[in-house]
Amino acid sequence: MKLTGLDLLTNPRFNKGTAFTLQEREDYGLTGLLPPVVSTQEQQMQRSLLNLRNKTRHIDKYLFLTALQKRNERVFYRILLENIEEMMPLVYTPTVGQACQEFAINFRETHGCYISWQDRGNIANALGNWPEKDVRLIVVSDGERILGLGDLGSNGMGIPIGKLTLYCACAGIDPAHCLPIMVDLGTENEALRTDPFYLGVREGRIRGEAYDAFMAEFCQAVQDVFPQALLQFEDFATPNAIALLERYRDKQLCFNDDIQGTASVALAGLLAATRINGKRISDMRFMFLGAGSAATGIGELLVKAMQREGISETQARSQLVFNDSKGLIVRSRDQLTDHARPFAADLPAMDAAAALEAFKPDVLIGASGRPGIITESMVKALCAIHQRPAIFALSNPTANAECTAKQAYEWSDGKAIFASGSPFSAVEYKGTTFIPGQGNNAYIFPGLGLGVLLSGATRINDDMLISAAECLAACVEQTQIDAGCLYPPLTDIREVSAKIAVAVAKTAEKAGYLPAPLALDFADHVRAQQYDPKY
Ligand SMILES: O=C([O-])CC(=O)C(=O)O
Ligand SMILES: [Mg+2]
Repeated sequence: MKLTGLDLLTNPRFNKGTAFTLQEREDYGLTGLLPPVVSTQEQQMQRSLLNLRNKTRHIDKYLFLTALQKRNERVFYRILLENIEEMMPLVYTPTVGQACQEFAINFRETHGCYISWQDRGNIANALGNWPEKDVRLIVVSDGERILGLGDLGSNGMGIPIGKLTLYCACAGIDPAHCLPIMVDLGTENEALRTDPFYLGVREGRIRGEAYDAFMAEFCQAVQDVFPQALLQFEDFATPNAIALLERYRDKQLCFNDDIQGTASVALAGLLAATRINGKRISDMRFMFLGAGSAATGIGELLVKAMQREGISETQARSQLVFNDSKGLIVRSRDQLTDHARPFAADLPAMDAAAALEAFKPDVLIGASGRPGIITESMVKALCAIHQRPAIFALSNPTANAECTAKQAYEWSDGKAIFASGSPFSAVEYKGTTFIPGQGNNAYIFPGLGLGVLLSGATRINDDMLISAAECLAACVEQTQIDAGCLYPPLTDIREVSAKIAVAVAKTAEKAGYLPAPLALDFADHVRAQQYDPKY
């Protein structure tokens, strides 16, 4: 179908706006519909950037960019690609957190699929209404644990949209292949249920067997309607996140980004940290604040990575401890969740501060969603034990980080190796500039997805996540490490993602997940396939 006239001008994928040449205007029935001057794409970008930078509130910048994405996709992505450090915090964390909180009030055009309880029995039909037929990548959320912000119901749709935007910008996946989905099975957020503008189901969440049956129909519908698609679970609350991953990881092409993507990016940061503290992963002890699916997901991948270095699983597990709101998770606890049980410490019950003194970790990892729980006295205690302790404050958005970059550097007198989930600016301390690395899964999932899509891998396993982490860690230049930064600069993200894609595909091949051997020039193929938003 050849689009013409207003249909073309209102189609964000093909619209070039004032950049349509006079010949194109004639060919596509656009004559008279545009001002006479023909712009270049560069001029269009400059115009948009000027407008964007005139706005002061981040949420207004987010809304401007979202509108641009819906008007002219190629200008949008070129702006992202060529200004990635400025744009990432606007289209993703931290601004995407506020965008979700205000999703309903700011709702303009629909994007993606909304599948709710009333669609049960009919989910495949609903998915079939999506206009793109060649969907390869789906990000789905049920909105119950949006970043560290809790249950945002269907307002959480900002997350699947934002994650897919990053796939396109960071890895170069074609936007035509991407589908964001909100499965709306209610919300426990009372404020939302009584908010007159809320657009989701105003009931308590469906739970138990009904939930499982609904998700089973959903996953089957994805396979039926989009048989080639990789399904990414995002921001589900811990019990459902773990159960869905366990149920589907061996049955269909899927992964959970909060569990597996976060684990891989944390492992990458820890591998990079070994270049500073001179240890091996299996030499280190790790204490977690938080015991949700992200925390134990990191724990499980770390155990695998430690075993690869030659220690036993039992030994590896004994080098990890977890804390939740009740303190250290110990074996004598009455109620242990299934995912935390394998990590329960053989120690008496105590609070996190005491656990830190008793366990003497090299690394403190915050994955709790609770801002400020890494305290000055904890950081000082860590520094009394180790020369260069690592502190990862992974909760998102920035305001939910367990401590700030500045606190970590100041409290540790510049000794802490720090990384955070959401971005922090560089910190000047006693004449040294520290660059905090952003240990965000955005470094992993785009490249992982690209590798899976282009290789035709049928499953995602832990070895692929470890390969992605090793590859990411190897991308960090020594100059970055010297500035205390454990991740490569975002400006390299496309090339980093291409490298991760190749590493992941090779590991998938070893696992027997590929339909055919990788071509010798697969690495070139990856780069040639990366989406280019230039006209
Ligand atoms: O979105 C992010 O920045 C990382 C993430 O998956 C989460 O916090 O749930
Ligand atoms: Mg997430």
